[in-house]
Amino acid sequence: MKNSYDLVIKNGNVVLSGEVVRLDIGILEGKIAALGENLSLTSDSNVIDAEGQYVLPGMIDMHVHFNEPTMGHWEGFRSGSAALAAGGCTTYADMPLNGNPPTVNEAALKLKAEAAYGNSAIDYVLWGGLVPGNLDDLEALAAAGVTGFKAFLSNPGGEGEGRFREVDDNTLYQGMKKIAALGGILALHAESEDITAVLSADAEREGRNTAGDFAACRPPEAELEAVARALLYSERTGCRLHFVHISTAAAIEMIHSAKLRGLDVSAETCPHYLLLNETHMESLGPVAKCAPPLRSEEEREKLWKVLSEGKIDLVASDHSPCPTELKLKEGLSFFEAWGGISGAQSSLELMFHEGVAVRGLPVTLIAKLLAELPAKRFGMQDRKGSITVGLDADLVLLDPNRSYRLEPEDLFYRHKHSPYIGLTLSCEVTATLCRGNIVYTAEDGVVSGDGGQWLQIKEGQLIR
Ligand SMILES: NC(=O)NC(NC(N)=O)C(=O)[O-]
Ligand SMILES: [Zn+2]
Ligand SMILES: [Zn+2]
Repeated sequence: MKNSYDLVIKNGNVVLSGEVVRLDIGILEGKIAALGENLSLTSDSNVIDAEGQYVLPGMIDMHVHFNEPTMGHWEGFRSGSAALAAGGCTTYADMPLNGNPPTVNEAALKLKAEAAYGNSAIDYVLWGGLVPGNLDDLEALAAAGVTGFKAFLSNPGGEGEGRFREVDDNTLYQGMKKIAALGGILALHAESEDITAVLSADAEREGRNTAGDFAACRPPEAELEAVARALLYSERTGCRLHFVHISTAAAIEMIHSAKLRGLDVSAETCPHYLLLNETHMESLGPVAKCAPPLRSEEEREKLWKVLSEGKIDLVASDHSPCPTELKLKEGLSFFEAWGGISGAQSSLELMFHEGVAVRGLPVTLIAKLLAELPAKRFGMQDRKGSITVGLDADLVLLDPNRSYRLEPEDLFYRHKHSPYIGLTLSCEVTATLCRGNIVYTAEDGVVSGDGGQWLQIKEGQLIR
């Protein structure tokens, strides 16, 4: 009997784990049903011809800030997930800030899930938060299916009484003991509050407020000290740890050594630390402001080196959007501007452009960092993260010869600023499929904006 597929992607250069093979992909009921040469078609199969294009596993972006509930005028699930889909992402993880309330208890998680429900183009997981005073909420958050817990060691910014707060050392230590007992994982923003706050107060008092001054208040040592402290707690508590947006090779090396010693830890970096440096912070202004800050050109090169050596676990966007006026208002100093880069839509194209086209790294490494390793680290590997028969048909077509210059009108963000505007990319995402559904094409834009599902995690594994 002839196999029947709902959809066949023909003639693509399929990025498998460790090799690229020219194959057809047969999709049935949202799953990858077959991989083979010249898959036979039936009259009811739809066909996409991927000749000359890469077919990659859809990106899994473990770090975005969509601001619902309440702060959807900064970015909501609709616009944010549309941007991700346009960039080749098929699953993302929403951070427990900067919505209001932050996702630090079960009631707030319910509000977050309600805001997302029916409004996401692609699948998603939700982070809970660890903050001073919510130790007793962690168990219920874990039971409700959060992917893990996020904490800040430095002040996350934002306004208002109920805002997300950084942890003190005791909350961190007790929280990690608890999360370890729950079988969970802690994601950590690792910058020393003591170092950054004192340097920032000095700068303010002395009237130093340029981009360079901002970077000087958040030196690599602030990251290294925070990483070292958290590794110690991980060793003592047994808590699994994921370091978000690491900006220096030295911190990556420290985390890598800890891994070799047997600690269950992982490191993420972001495209902006790989594509941009401190001179962009000065030339572009606050659209390129983030914490940790962009580093020197020398640091950027070192980060590529450790990435090519396989010492980085994953790359995520840390899309932290805001209304453009919070970046560019007349008279706003670099220190006062919102800290966070809008980049969700560009991660895959940036990583392919700079990593593969410019630096000649294997496309399989990019697929590992953007899809396979995040899926494995966060318990999604039985459904997501690689092009394997039986897994969800989460796929992205990328044309390596379709060059374009990124313009504000290309962006699906609610607020169309990004440090990458004006950049000429050597490739373009031409189609994104989530569970076999075409959610985006370069020709038609976002064609399905609401079919995404919340993937709940229990004890480190996907439950549905
Ligand atoms: N409140 C934030 O969204 N902060 C984010 N901002 C950055 N990275 O500049 C982050 O992840 O730390
Ligand atoms: Zn952070
Ligand atoms: Zn973030």
